[in-house]
Amino acid sequence: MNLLNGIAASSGIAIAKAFRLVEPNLSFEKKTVSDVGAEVDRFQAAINKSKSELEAIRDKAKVELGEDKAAIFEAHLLVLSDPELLNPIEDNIKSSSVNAEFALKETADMFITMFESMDNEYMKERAADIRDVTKRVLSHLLGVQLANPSMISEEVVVIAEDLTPSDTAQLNRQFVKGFTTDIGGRTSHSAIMARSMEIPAVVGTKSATKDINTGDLVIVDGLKGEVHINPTEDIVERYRNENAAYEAQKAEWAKLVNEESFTADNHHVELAANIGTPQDLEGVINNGGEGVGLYRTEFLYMGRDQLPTEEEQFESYKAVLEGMKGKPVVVRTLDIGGDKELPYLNLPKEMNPFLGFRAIRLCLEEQGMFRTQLRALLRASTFGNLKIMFPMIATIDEFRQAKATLEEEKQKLLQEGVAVSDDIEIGIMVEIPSTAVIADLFAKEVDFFSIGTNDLIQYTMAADRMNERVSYLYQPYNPAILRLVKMVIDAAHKEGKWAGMCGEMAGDETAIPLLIGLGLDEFSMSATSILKARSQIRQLNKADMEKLAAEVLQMRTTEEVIQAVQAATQM
Ligand SMILES: C=C(OP(=O)(O)O)C(=O)O
Ligand SMILES: [Mg+2]
Repeated sequence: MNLLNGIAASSGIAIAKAFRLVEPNLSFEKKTVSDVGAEVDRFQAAINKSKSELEAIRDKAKVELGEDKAAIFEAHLLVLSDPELLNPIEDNIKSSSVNAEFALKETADMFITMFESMDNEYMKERAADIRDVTKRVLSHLLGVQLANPSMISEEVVVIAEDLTPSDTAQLNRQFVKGFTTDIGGRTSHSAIMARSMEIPAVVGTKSATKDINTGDLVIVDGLKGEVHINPTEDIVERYRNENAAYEAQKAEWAKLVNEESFTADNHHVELAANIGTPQDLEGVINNGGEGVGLYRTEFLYMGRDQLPTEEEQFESYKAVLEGMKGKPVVVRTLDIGGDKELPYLNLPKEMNPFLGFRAIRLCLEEQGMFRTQLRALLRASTFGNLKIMFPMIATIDEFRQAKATLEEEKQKLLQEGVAVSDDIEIGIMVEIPSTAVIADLFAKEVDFFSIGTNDLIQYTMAADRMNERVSYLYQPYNPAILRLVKMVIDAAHKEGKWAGMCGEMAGDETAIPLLIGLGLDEFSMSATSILKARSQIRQLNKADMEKLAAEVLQMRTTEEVIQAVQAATQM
């Protein structure tokens, strides 16, 4: 198979050698050993190899990803030197004459179970560390190689079954030229991260990890959703040319970097960016973002083994607010859950994580964690134009509770003599259908809405945003979705509030004409989509788009809507 088709998740073209980021088989059998001394030596050798490997990873992570991301490897090194763990493993080998793999796994599992059952965050984090370290030592005992994304040191295309957001956060932009995965959709978080990191990506190929070996030459066509494996020189040449044409197109869009966003008939909208970390700001500024419409703060909590402190969070929020120099910055409070896991919270596995104990539901229960974030945000509020947004709001009561908690923390800070801005807008994500349906009631209480279509579509259509097999049902232009979007925008305007959209639909070229027609005020998207969107909006006429929107709201199928948009805009 030389060509794989998948979902175009992040535009651009990458041509490089493949690097497989796939978990190796770590299974083994229990064996009786006759020479226990030699077995203990074998175990010691595996520990030493793991140590030197971790030291190298830690040093590299420090330089390339920063001290905080490197801390997790430091914690792993401590586990590898802990006699309380190592001695019982050696005793187990000696007393039961078992192989090192078995003794390691049995003893480690005992500690993991014990620590996880304790009602103590610190011990739960240690359980996660032991689990990771056990895998590494096992890999050395079995003589297989663990994939280490942080050790990539040449230009590659990463091939993986899926990339979790924390894997993605560890990728080094300098070397990772593209990636391709077996599963996932355009709005899975690995795809979103790829767009914010400007890494071309094709997801949902179903078989990339089966068909591609490390070292194969791979072309990732993030514009068409194709992956070429060991292509001929002709194909490589064609892609070099296509890449040059794409770069030229980008240079044309780049001329709009300092312009505001107006339609042809002079209607102004705001084009803002979605970010995951303060490092993404550079991309926002280079792409002419008029604000940050969604700061996904959960990425601050990932790729580490404990919660970020109030001070760490304060520094990140302050950096973003200062960096945006008074332009609006909408910070969303922690939205963990679904495909964004935090292993160190040790939350029980759920049957339906996207419908489970997540985001605001978790924050309202884990008050300590939530209040720390709110304090950090409030303290940072004087450094720019902060707006706070709560995710996954399903009921008015949840919004009231979250707002009351914020108000309590604000009062506490003021009593402590800490300055807090008195001009912070408080809004919600509209990503659950129940909230869209009673947007008129919410609009009386919130300062703004931001429509999270990534989730709103999956919940409305009952189609998992990560599952490529149901991606045909994931229909942004379905009249059902468009009607919900209209209800939210109209409800906001009736109360004199603004409505934005921070789901991927906001940057979609077929959706943009309709959203202009429906009156959306703010479009927040991957920074790399902003200039293209601005160029498109300059060609559109608001009055015409209003007529188009009214027509498509009466249509019955997605296909009819797409055709109508194409006909009206000559796309
Ligand atoms: C922007 C959204 O949030 P996330 O993609 O982080 O779930 C959304 O659901 O549209
Ligand atoms: Mg969401």
